[in-house]
Amino acid sequence: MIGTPLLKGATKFLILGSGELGKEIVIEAQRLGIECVAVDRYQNAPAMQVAHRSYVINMRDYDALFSIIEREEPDFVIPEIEAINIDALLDAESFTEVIPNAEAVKITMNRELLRRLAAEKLKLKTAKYEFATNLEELKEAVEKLGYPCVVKPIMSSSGKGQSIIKDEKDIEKAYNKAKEARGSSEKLIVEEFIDFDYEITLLTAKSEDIKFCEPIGHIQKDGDYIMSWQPHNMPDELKNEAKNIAEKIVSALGGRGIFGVEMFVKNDEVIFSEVSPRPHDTGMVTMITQEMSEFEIHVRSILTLPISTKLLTPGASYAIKANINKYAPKYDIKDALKVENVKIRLFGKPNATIGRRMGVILAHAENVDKAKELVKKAAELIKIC
Ligand SMILES: Nc1ncnc2c1ncn2[C@@H]1O[C@H](COP(=O)(O)OP(=O)(O)OP(=O)(O)O)[C@@H](O)[C@H]1O
Ligand SMILES: NCC(=O)N[C@@H]1O[C@H](COP(=O)([O-])[O-])[C@@H](O)[C@H]1O
Ligand SMILES: [Mg+2]
Repeated sequence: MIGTPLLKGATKFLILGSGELGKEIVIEAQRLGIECVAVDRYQNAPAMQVAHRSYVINMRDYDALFSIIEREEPDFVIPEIEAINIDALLDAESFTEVIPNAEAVKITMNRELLRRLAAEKLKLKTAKYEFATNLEELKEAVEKLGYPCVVKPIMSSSGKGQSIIKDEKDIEKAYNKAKEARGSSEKLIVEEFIDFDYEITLLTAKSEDIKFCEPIGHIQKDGDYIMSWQPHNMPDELKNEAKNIAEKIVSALGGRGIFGVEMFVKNDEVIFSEVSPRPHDTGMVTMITQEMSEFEIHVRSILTLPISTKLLTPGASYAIKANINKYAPKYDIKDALKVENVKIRLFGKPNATIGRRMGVILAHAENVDKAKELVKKAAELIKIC
């Protein structure tokens, strides 16, 4: 049963993190008459612009976060980013439901806890890894793993604070970069560099049962997504192996919602990388390819409503990144929209900084190669000033 927003008995979502992914979650929830409250660290974040109400707080602060959850008494608390005070979520579970559940959020926001679960408990194949809390330990970890290797803060996203160490002189630079990242870097993970053939996100919907979307292929630069496409064609055995891995990790995490299970494929091996207990940036392509986007699937899974993971057409997505630092930027998208089958979403972030994701280009086509061509062509025609 769904109530009426803003009135007694409303069904209420509290979304923690109000970026582009949260914005689409809110839009889908609004379509079903859900009352939406958006939270983030800055004013007029994308999801706040489409929610009923919003709060600007430091979400890593227990008191600030817990008092908002207490005050709002939402039916569902929906984390949208990693950097959230986990104790507030654990405590809030006594009177509300956290999606997928506070323990799963805790594990997936922390690369060490996730490795303990995925590699050590579930025995999933992952890149070899070590942890370090200071420069000395980082040097030792790199020595054990060899070159090249990848360093990441224990908690971060979109590649923030991540670097590849190719030789000894990169170590200190990588250490400083990781330490400066948003999120949490009191500990670092060092991973063996996997020279993969390709990488995929397998969107996995967990509600009353588990359903898989078609694999999404993607290209990342400096740990951040540039382009994705769906379906990513791969041999049936590897696809089944990817589904097995996704089913194992998602079942171990529990709860409901969509999960983005990231995997590398090298030769005939599927290697687990990480999992987001929420829609995934590379999954924005589903806004044009699937009968239900990953956001609609997330909302419906939360509400235990029927879902479909059906692919309607091949498609691609391409991130629109700012090439200037500018408050209240303007976008010229007219020429880009002349490219056939192209749609554009601008997130409306108030502040552009170089490299920040400000929008996304989507295109459908008869095959993924054509769709990739279309989004790349449109990307060249967008001007931000
Ligand atoms: N061990 C590795 N070997 C090779 N490439 C890697 C490795 N780890 C990460 N990468 C590359 O960096 C990208 C981002 O890594 P990862 O997903 O761990 O970072 P993240 O900050 O959590 O990103 P996001 O929040 O976007 O998922 C991967 O998709 C992959 O392209
Ligand atoms: N890979 C995770 C990811 O894409 N997360 C998305 O980016 C936003 C932060 O953007 P910002 O850094 O530009 O504020 C988050 O709120 C989320 O929507
Ligand atoms: Mg990732």
